[in-house]
Amino acid sequence: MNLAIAKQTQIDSGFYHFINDEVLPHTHLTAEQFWQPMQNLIAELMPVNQSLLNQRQRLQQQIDHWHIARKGQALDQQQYQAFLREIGYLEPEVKDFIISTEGVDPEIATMAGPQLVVPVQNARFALNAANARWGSLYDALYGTNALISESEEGVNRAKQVIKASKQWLDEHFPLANGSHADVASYVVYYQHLLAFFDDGSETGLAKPGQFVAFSGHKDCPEAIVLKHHQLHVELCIDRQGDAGKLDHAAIDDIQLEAALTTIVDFEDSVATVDAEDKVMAYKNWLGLIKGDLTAEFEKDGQTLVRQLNPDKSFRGAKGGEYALPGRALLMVRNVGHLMASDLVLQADGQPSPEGIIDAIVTALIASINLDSGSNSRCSSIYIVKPKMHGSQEVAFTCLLFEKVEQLLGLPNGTLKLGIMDEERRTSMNLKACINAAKTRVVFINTGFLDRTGDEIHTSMHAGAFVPKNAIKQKPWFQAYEDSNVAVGLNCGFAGHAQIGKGMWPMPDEMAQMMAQKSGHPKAGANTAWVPSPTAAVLHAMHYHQTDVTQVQTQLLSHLAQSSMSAPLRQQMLQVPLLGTHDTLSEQVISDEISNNVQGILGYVVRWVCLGIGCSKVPDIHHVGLMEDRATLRISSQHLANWLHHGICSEAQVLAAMTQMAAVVDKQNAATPGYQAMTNNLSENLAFNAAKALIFEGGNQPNGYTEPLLHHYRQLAKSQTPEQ
Ligand SMILES: CC(=O)SCCNC(=O)CCNC(=O)[C@H](O)C(C)(C)COP(=O)(O)OP(=O)(O)OC[C@H]1O[C@@H](n2cnc3c(N)ncnc32)[C@H](O)[C@@H]1OP(=O)(O)O
Ligand SMILES: O=CC(=O)O
Ligand SMILES: [Mg+2]
Repeated sequence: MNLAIAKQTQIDSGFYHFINDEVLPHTHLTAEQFWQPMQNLIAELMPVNQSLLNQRQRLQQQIDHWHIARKGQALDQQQYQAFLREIGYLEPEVKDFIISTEGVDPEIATMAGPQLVVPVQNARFALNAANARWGSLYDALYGTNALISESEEGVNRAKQVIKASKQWLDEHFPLANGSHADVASYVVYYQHLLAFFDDGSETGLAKPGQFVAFSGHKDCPEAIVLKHHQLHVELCIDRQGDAGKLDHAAIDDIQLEAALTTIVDFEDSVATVDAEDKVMAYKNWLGLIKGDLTAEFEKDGQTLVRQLNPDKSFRGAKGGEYALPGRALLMVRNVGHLMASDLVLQADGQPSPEGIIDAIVTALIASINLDSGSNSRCSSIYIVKPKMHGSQEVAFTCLLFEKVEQLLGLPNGTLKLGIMDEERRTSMNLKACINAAKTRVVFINTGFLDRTGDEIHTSMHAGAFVPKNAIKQKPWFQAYEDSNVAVGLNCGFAGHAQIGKGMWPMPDEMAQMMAQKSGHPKAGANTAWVPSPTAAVLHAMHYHQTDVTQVQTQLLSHLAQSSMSAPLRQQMLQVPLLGTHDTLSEQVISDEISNNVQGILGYVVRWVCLGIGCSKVPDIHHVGLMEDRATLRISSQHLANWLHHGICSEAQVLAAMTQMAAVVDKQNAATPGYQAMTNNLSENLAFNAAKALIFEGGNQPNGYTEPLLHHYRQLAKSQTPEQ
């Protein structure tokens, strides 16, 4: 049911009651002060939003025509760049400037550490993600293949974990003499930490200042807090604990400060297709902000209730209380400019831009308790905006934020902006994009998944792309990563904002993650995305290994003054196409199709039929991959490209889909509520959604998956309303 609130628009009744009953009472706004101004703001900005979308479409058409007219010819970089400049795809160069965002929390401005992302729809995960500020090193090493071989089990494994952890302590918190492995007990002596060995000898830390706090008795502390590269580490001491019993010094656990920030995601990882879904998502955000969200669930035969962790309190080494945040600083990712929502219908029945509604509602909710410091200690609201194309779209987001602040009565500049550098037009014009947000920007972040999807869609007509895994090996990719860091540093991000790297998409492959993600801080990034709290703990180790402040200082001293050097620009515009002499074997083509199709079906079936926006789906080599809308965009665009250029045929893809549907059904056999696709392939909504994503992929706006996913999920919901 929709309620006519004003002459012009209709508000979904569930949304209306949620805002009036559950949100507004916690703010200083009345219903009258909220609804009419909200509708006015939507009415004012909706045409601007639409004109930006039209501009995307115009540019894409011009690019398509340019490639079609040069079919079969090698891409002439000079001509190509001139053309992109002429149509406004490449924007004029911006003079050097420095960002001036104020009131940014240290977790973003000055500290370096992991950034966890979590789908907002899943309360259990969302609570876990907020609590992932701290995580157990012992659990992370015991439960994964990060450092300890999978062949070690039981007590042996536990001993290996303790040994590896002590080595890690020796590396980053060395003793003046000896090893943590040989310590029999730790005591606090005046302001110092002392470690005693079996023979009665003692030593201190090589850098005594690393000891910052403790709890319990000085002679027999329960917790010892150390600090390195601004990150805290807590040694938890308990002679009766499971691990404490096995350890000479009775260290029962080592807790690492891990996810400094968590992005609560309303975008790539969720399936929210109507007002009902959106209200549920906003409710979880509200619970996180108010601090009263809970989740009850069964695990290992027990009923557990999860809630937010409190802050931590210790005694400072130098006296007084030593307080530390117990939870990650929460940011919220809104949807982009593309989609529209039935939360608010226009007079003609058209849905309203979802990005505008998201900005208003997520900020309204985040404004609750804003000055209490329960989330931001700087009274800031951090909104991550995805999928923006070029600086005009960034400027539009800033205008939206300014208007939202006025609507909510918040000081100008409260809403901070995280710019996802995940569309090609943003990468190519990153400096101009940052300039458009220079008083609000708090991060730029390479989102390599969407960015790869956009790489394919933008140049759909330029030729056939190399196989999916080879795309990242081509020069454009490293140039994109390097340019992002260089531009950020040039614009004064060091010490003020985040330069972030993308998601680790193999949630179970932690040994590989340890090897590869160590490169992120080394490349000058002060944060990078991880898919789970465990991955956050492990990735935190990389920020002890590398001093990002030092790396950024070194990089800055080598950087050319220009925002993006000509070679980087040139490399970024090299489209990763198959060369005229490159041939792919039938096997390579068939494996590529099967792999893409399996990923698409495995993800889409859970999205469309179960409303799950992020899943772990095994690839054809049985490696579980994090699949979300952005990985789907890559797979579907890649197949669309190969079909378009005749690398494979429709019949081949359909045959692979039929075969993989059976595989995916088997993989999901134990999933509650799952209905096998193979029961009726031709009528199955997920199967048809997957077909549409592939066969109509070339015509989707910028290759996005949302329009088709939403359509099929809405159909599925209408057929089984109880889902
Ligand atoms: C392109 C992009 O936009 S990337 C950003 C969007 N992607 C994401 O946000 C990915 C978030 N991650 C996830 O959703 C999950 O980790 C998946 C789906 C990838 C993998 O899930 P699984 O490995 O199947 O996790 P599983 O269900 O076994 O859960 C394991 C434990 O990890 C926790 N966990 C997993 N991921 C997260 C997370 N992102 N945040 C918090 N907790 C998490 C679960 O809560 C669970 O712990 P619990 O039992 O104590 O509650
Ligand atoms: O949003 C992240 C991405 O990689 O896409
Ligand atoms: Mg993305």
